Formats: sequence, C-alpha cells, structure tokens
Amino acid sequence: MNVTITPSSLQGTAQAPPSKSYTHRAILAAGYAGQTTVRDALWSADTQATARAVDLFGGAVSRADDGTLEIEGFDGQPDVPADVINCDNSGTTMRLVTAAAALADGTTVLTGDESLRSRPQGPLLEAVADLGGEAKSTRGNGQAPLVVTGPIAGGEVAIPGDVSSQYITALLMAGAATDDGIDVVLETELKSAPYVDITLEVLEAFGVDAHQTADGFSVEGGQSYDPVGGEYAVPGDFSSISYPLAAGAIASEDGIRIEGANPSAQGDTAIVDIVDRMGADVDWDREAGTIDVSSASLSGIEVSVEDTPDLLPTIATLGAVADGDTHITNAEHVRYKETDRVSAMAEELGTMGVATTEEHDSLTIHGSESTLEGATVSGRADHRIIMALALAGLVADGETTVEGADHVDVSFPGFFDLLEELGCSLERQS
Ligand SMILES: O=C(O)C1=C[C@@H](OP(=O)(O)O)[C@@H](O)[C@H](O)C1
Ligand SMILES: C=C(OP(=O)(O)O)C(=O)O
Repeated sequence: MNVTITPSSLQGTAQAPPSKSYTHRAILAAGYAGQTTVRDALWSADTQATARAVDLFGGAVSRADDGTLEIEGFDGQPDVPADVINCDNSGTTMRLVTAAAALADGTTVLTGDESLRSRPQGPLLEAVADLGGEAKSTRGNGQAPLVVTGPIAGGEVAIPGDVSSQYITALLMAGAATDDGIDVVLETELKSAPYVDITLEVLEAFGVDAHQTADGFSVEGGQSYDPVGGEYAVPGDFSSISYPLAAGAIASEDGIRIEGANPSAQGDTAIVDIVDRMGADVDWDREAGTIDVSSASLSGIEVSVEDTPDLLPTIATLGAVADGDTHITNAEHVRYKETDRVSAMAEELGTMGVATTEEHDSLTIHGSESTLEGATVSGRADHRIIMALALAGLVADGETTVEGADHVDVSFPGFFDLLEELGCSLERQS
C-alpha cells in the first residue's frame, strides 16, 4: 500500500498504542511463567512473532476480543520447537528468543524477513557458545538464519554494549531460568540503556530479581517467573507517541491531546523534552497521563540518541521543519535497525528538498537551507521511516506519497487511521 498525504492542519485526541518493548517482554516473561493475564498488550506484527515463539516453546497465547492476552507458559523449560521460528521483521523477538532457545534440550532454528536476516546477531551467538551452548549463523556471517542448541547452565559472559541492548535483555530473561544464573560483563559502553531498565522493571513485576553490577548486569539462576496477582498491564508506547506529538508540534495550531502517556522506564519519553526545547507548546501531565501539544515555530537543537535510537526518524523530520541546524549525535547504532535509518532519513528527506550532512555517528538537518517539497518517497519497508516521512508530508509543499506504507503494522497498526481522525487528508492506494 502507498499512502498519499495532502498537507493538513490537525486537531483532536490521540490514544497512545501500548508499548511494543513492554509487550514483547511481558509475552515472553509469561512464557517463562505458569499462567498470566497480560492486559493492554500491543497486538502488532512484531509482538505476534514473540507470541508465536512462546507457542512453539510449548506455551499457549490466546487473545480475547478486548485485546487481553491469556498466556499459558512453559514454566521456565522451553520445548524443542516443532518448526522453525520465524521472527519476521522483529529484532527484539530474534534476540530474546535466541537466548530462550538456549534453554531447550535440543536444537532451535530461527529466521526472519530480509531485513532481519541482515541485522547483527554475532555477539549473542558467541555469548550462548561461551555459556556452553551451540549457536551458529548458517551463513557464518553472524546473521540469521540461526541454529541454537541448548541447554546452557549459565555462567559469566562478556558482550559488547554498543551493538544492541537486546542481547543483554535476552540473557537476563533466560538467565533467571538457568541453574547457575548469568553475569553479563559489558566490554564496551552500553547504548540504548533504558531498554535494559525496561527489562529490569518487567522482571521485577514477574517476581524475578536482576540488577546492575559494577561492570554489567547479573541475574541469579533457579528463579521462577510469577507475576504479582497473575496479571501484567502494558503502559503506552513513547516511541509511537513521538509521531502524534511531532505532528502536533508542526501541524496543529489548535492542539493535539495524547492520552495513555504515563511515566515508565522508557527512554523515549525524552521526545517530550525535545519538542519543548525546539519551541513547541507542550505540556505533559504525568499523573493524568496526558500530553497537550500545539505548533509554534521550531528551532534546531543538538540531541544525542545514544539512549533513544528509535527517535531519530522523528527528530529528523522535526529538524526539517525547524529553523537552523538540528544535530543528531551518537547515532551509529541507529544504522543496525530495520534499515540504516541514518542514511534512510538523509536520502528520503533529501528527495523532499531537505539538506542534510551525514556522518558515521551523526546526522545534521539544515532546516534553514531546506524547503520541504512534496515528493514520492520510499518507506524502506521500515515502520519508523514510513511514519516520520508521513509527518513531513503534513507540512510539505504539495502532496507526498509514502511507498510501502503497510509496514506500520510492525509497531503502530492504526497509525494512518489516527492521522485521518486528527484531520489529515490522505489516500491509500493498494
Ligand atoms: O529492547 C527493546 O525493546 C528495543 C531496544 C532497542 O534496540 P537496540 O538495543 O538494539 O538499540 C530499540 O531500538 C528497539 O526498537 C527496541
Ligand atoms: C528497531 C526496532 O525494533 P526491533 O529491534 O525489535 O526490530 C524498532 O521498533 O524501531
């Protein structure tokens, strides 16, 4: 599906979708547990991939009409899957499930779509091997398809922190179900660190203790996943919130209210401060979980995405609208996502008339030298690129067509419906 956006002024209320990161962890934690009710779960292409993995490990995930998930777990001991686990487009699924597979007494095969089969898995494979399992990339290039044989008993393992924090999340979640526990020693500085905080928060809610150490993280073995009251509720997603928030900052004189914006461990809550620093009129009522935002003239800022890689596409679009330069730093790990998002945003915004300077770990958007012009742009089969380019279309000169827009189902299936509800004039072409 392609979507053509006509510049529009927006107004109204947006409900935040549930967090993808919390939902993945809750589904897998419920898999490690006995029986859990997961409320307010995100049911998107990515989280369904994690649910399928739990099913293949011997659990059962069922979804009621109101969206609540009833999950029967495999009690800390995954079966050897009867089929290949297809993680589709989901990096989180592949990393978390690779470590879970290392607990099974036999061999698991994991694969994914073309994008996922090009992302780095090597450090996690080496970690599983160091812990006594076997873990291989079939092509020997550190990328999926992966073949993982367990079981591992636990131990100490060194891993880089600057490729993906998901390796650490994966080892901590699996480590609780090993005999000996896992001590993770970081070989390099941790990027995307708040995602490990999310993991620690979810583990705690499931009665599992894991903690930071002087040189990394540690989880004791022999622990049982046992959620308080047998239930877990997923908070709203601030990476997803970044899109209606940025839309309000650039295209809503009358204002947008976002609901379901409750505080949590998500680093991407930083987007509220970012649009505020750029000059938008924004007010976050943390108790009520609402954010009110309306547009004002924006100015470029410097912002590090070390902790918040998923915000880069949104910030790049904001920078294209702002006066002056927006300098996005510490962005190297943003190149290892569904696409190389640093290049993708530089190139696609370039097609829309935006001047950028790309360096290996930074992207500068020269807002003052740019006039956003409507154009046909590629969504790169990457949900965040699609949504960020759609935002640019709201204020471009003329129509913008985003190709391959259906991929928003990875994290925000109702994204284009929401834009329409807020008053955006758009047309879908199949
Ligand atoms: O653990 C998670 O839920 C995620 C961690 C981040 O990835 P990296 O740790 O690979 O940077 C983030 O980009 C991704 O969207 C979700
Ligand atoms: C990078 C992302 O997710 P994942 O790593 O799970 O594919 C994302 O949602 O932007």
